[in-house]
Amino acid sequence: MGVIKLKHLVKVYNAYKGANGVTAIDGLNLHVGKGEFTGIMGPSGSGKTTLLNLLSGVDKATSGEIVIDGQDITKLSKDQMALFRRGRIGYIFQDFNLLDSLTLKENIALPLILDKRDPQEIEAKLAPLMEFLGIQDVRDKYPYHISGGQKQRVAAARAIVNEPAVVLADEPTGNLDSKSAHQLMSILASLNENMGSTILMVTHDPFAASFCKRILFIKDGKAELEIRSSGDRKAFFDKILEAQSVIGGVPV
Ligand SMILES: Nc1ncnc2c1ncn2[C@@H]1O[C@H](COP(=O)(O)OP(=O)(O)OP(=O)(O)O)[C@@H](O)[C@H]1O
Repeated sequence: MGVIKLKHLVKVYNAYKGANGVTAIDGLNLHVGKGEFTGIMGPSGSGKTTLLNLLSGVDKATSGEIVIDGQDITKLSKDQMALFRRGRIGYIFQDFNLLDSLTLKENIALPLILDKRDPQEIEAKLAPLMEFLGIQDVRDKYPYHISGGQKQRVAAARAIVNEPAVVLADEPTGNLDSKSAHQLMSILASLNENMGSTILMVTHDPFAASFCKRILFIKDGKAELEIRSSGDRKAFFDKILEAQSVIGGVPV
């Protein structure tokens, strides 16, 4: 079964009272299966942010279906969507979005604390995850004590701690140096490979994208081209650059 299914998704901004709006997503169809690691790329203004906002229910689609984990989220009320988001979707943002007043451990545990899970169960979940992500030693520090790379690993842990149906990552390497970007992408690839996490990542960065198993390029809100990795990351990187030169995906 698909974890994400988009059926003829359309988003038009400011289309009211007969005025012609801006069509940001234009009849997009997409199927993301369980355990896939999919990248979304495309030129500036192609609709990537809009797509993430629709998937996370931050914004409403004009028409079409967005089915996540069997639920058409376009049919949910605001409150239902908030609950669904908390339980079924994990996020990794470009600017980390950690809470400065909480320790790193508390930041990671937040989704479980909000769910009123048993403290022992929380500890049992957190320990192996922090070990896996190499952040066990900094668990009692606060976000302002650690590097950007460590912050993003904490954010990755928070995104997957309650085993969401899908992790949405929005330019996760955008604020990282190249070494931290490499570490983070290796971790995301490993979460995908070893823990079966389904990841959908928007990125401008061909290096980050080369860790995905497939990339969908969008342009003017439409699916333009899809490429798949053979498993050879360097060859996929070259393929991505080639696709970008055809489509024009270089950031402006
Ligand atoms: N709130 C809004 N109101 C009106 N038009 C919008 C709004 N948000 C985005 N748009 C328009 O929708 C189109 C898609 O924008 P979007 O931000 O989704 O592109 P993007 O691919 O994320 O771009 P970038 O790579 O620069 O972040 C653009 O033409 C943009 O100007």
